[in-house]
Amino acid sequence: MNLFERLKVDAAPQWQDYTKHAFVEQLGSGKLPLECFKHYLVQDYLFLIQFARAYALGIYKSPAISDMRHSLEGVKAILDVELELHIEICGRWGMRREEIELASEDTPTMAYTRFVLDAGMSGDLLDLQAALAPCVLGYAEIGKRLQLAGSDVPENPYQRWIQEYAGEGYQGLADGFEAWFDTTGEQVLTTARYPRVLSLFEKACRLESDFWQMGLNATQ
Ligand SMILES: Cc1ncc(C[n+]2csc(CCO)c2C)c(N)n1
Repeated sequence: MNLFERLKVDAAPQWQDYTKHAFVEQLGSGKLPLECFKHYLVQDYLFLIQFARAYALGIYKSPAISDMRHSLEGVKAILDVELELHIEICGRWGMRREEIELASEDTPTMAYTRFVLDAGMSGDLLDLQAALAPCVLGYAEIGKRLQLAGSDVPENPYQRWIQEYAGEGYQGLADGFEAWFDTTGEQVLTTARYPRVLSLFEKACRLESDFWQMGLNATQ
């Protein structure tokens, strides 16, 4: 079992709540109300801006050049791919870039992003990776699962989103992160330290669930 697999077993309830959240299930069946998705997407755009900073902090916290390159890949994936995907999807529903950038962060967006940045600032690279792992690896798992289940959902309006995370490009990035996380663990993880790493991972899963819930709450 690698470090990610071990954390998933030890944080099983939080992992399940996050990856099988009602928002995710409705996204997969195509039944998610559009206003929920739109709200999520705008907040996710703001979230990603902070996440690019967290990956940039990963460069700063990297002990080796190879670690720096992994963090750099994360920064690039966000700035060149993910943010543009959001603009493209928002554009289909008539929302413009300026409008999205002017939106203000909801509390769950602030809570999650500042938690990750703080984990990285107050800790080392492994702490930062533990706080980032649910985000990077959870979306890969969700994308793959929804894609497989989606063959029986014709014309899902959220297919573009699912396809992005199920696609080879993103799956490859996630595999790279998982291996990198494991390597850092081999270098610095001790038995005494494990509970703190697990706690960071669990908290990030909870904050991911809160993020989905913020999307669902947009109908009320
Ligand atoms: C709330 C939330 N959690 C996770 C992701 C997924 N994600 C975050 S950064 C990144 C790119 C490089 O790792 C990806 C795929 C998201 N978009 N929004």
